[in-house]
Amino acid sequence: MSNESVLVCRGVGKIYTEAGNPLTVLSEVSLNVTKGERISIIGTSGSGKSTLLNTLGGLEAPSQGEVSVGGESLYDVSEEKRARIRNRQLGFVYQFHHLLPEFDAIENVAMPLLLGKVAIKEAQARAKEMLEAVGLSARLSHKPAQLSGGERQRVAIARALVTRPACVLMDEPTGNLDNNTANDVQKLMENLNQEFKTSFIIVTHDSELAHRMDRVLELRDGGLHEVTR
Ligand SMILES: Nc1ncnc2c1ncn2[C@@H]1O[C@H](COP(=O)(O)OP(=O)(O)OP(=O)(O)O)[C@@H](O)[C@H]1O
Repeated sequence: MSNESVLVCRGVGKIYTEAGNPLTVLSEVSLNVTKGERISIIGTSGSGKSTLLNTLGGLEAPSQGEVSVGGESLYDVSEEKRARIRNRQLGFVYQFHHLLPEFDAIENVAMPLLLGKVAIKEAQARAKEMLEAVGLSARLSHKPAQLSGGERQRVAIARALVTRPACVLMDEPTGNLDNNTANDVQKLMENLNQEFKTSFIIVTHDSELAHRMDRVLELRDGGLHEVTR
């Protein structure tokens, strides 16, 4: 594994205000994700895992500290620049898939490529290939409302991976999937990891999935702690 950093966060803190009182969710979190590294983040409900993932992914500015992706700061830049960095370098799989209801599976998966200025024919071909890889070749023209929960999740996974991002951020990626499909998704992740050196940061309550990663980090009392195995 190379030591090239893909995503780095330093001294990240997040304080929410709740009913006028400060609530510290993250304090001084630092993390260095190298190329091809697979990391899982575990922790009890409410420990701040989603907050951390959103902060790492450019969706939620930290109260303090900095996050950089591919050597570029995520929060010291304009919103436009941040969107470009996210599109080029990151892939996202969140619990609520945010698929566009009026578009079919191929169109949803092709969307990040089109936003990245890939020509439509090539975008559609790559979207189809990725949907086949997640076992959805028979659902290419279905809209989100015509898909099951697990199928929608796989469309979201295909959409996150289609740009071959340097780092994929996943919140409970296999939460709604049966064992076979969860295994397929894990295999796909492993293939991408090996073929393209894609890094993964996965938030999960699934201890088996968590322990398949290179590093397991527990979020506790606002800080990340390495889990020794
Ligand atoms: N926008 C917000 N304003 C105020 N408090 C918030 C906000 N978002 C999250 N919180 C609080 O921050 C804490 C961490 O929430 P977060 O969703 O990051 O936890 P989590 O570890 O992902 O939980 P779960 O495993 O249940 O999904 C919780 O106590 C939550 O109530």
